[in-house]
Amino acid sequence: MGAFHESDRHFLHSVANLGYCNPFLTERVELERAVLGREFQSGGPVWSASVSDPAATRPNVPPITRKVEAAIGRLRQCLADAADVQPEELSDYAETVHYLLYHRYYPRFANPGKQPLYRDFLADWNRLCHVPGKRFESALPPAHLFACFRQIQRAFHAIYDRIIGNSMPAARLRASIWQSVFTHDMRRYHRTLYRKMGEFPTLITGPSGTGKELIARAIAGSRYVPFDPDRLEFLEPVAESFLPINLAALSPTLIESELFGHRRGAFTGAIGDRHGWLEACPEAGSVFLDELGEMEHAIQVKLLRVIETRCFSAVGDTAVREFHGKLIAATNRDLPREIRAGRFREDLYYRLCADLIRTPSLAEQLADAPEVMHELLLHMTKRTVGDEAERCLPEVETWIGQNLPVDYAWPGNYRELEQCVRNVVIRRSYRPLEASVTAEDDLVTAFRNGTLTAEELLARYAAQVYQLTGSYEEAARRMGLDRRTVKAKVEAFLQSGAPSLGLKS
Ligand SMILES: Nc1ncnc2c1ncn2[C@@H]1O[C@H](COP(=O)(O)OP(=O)(O)OP(=O)(O)O)[C@@H](O)[C@H]1O
Repeated sequence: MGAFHESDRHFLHSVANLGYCNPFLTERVELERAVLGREFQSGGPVWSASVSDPAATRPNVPPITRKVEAAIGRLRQCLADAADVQPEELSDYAETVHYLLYHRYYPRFANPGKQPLYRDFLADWNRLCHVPGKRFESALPPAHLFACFRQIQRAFHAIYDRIIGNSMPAARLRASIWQSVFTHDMRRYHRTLYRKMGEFPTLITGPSGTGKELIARAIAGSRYVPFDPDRLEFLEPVAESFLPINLAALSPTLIESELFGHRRGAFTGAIGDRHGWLEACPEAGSVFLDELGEMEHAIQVKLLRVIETRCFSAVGDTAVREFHGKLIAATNRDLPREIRAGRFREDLYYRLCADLIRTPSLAEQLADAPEVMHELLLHMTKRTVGDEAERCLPEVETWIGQNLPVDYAWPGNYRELEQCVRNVVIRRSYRPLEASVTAEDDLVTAFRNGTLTAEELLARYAAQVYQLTGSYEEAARRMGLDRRTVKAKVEAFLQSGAPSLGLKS
């Protein structure tokens, strides 16, 4: 028995699952097919943004929403009329209403702030979710549902709009970021885990220039922010909730001070009390530790304490303070190897790796789907020259096609690709790091002519040693400098449009 015919039951069950699936996994395609039947439009196996038409709708979403809109009144009536309703029928119906409400309000969620929108939402929720004589055991409160929907919308766009490419490595990356935010079970997340996820740190590893910071920002911008139905507003502004600290760019004292804060007089130069990021971070905020592999042992111990107890003390103070936000860390180092070498604490690694995201290299993505190069170049050209992008793109593509090997590996990944686009747009040339540091004629001529500044010479030499050793640590050891300085010089060399090396034409 039950309230629905078999076909309606199947329809509701598929829509409910569709609303709660990971949109970046291929299972979504099967669910869309199950809902739409013959109306289903096949596209690729994965959802990825079109750079040339970012506003393009995903083809099966409008027909599914229309189909649900058309059926919902009748299905509600079936429930109201039925003497015998199965619990799964009620929960599938409620989740189908959630699906409908999300898509009905989706265009308006983009603009939060004061929310008269919530009143409309609440009226719809009351009308659709209340069926005379029936109780929905697991129904989520409307203000919470509203906050969840806004979160889903933010998370979807933070991931979908920023991780470009229809390759499987890019799709797996999008899916894994989604899981990091919502876990693999979004129903459970909405019931309870949304309160707990801030307590789990996220570790992002992968080669340099593969988007680790981009992902950290996406996760930070996707945190759950409660909605207050009395004041009609969200409780925290999402925009201010990302607090980054680059551990390779600061000295240990500064890192501690940035992170934990300090009391006046705690060290030379501490002329006043200072709140650190951990204290300043709101509950829905995130502290991002970039280049985690560079962290000193003593600070690793303190960080472990923060993760285990959510407590810390400012430098020079004994008072215990609480950290309420989320920790996100990133490194391009092989942490298990660092542990074996005694440079990274094993206990800290195990605390961090429960939620691990690995970023694929650009070469991996291109090996799977070479056509992604066109989308990426358009994306980066747009970021470089805005409206001129369509006109500049052919120039960039032609230059790359004529000057770089077809199988060029892009060792600097997306950052190098972006650098290449900028160089070609500005100078109509780009020389990869390897070619630049081996351009001995240029160097010798510049050296003989005395046209190099000391900075340029040092940056050029740092790039040469880094190229030879493949490691900032080893380059730093050979040059008698610290790692941060070497990295800064190599980056300066790359950004200088490397090939000219100060030569005056
Ligand atoms: N999947 C991607 N799609 C499009 N652009 C990307 C992608 N990944 C990275 N980028 C772009 O590449 C540049 C470098 O990214 P990001 O700084 O996040 O890399 P990273 O892995 O943190 O680098 P590092 O390890 O050197 O700190 C940024 O401009 C970013 O927008």
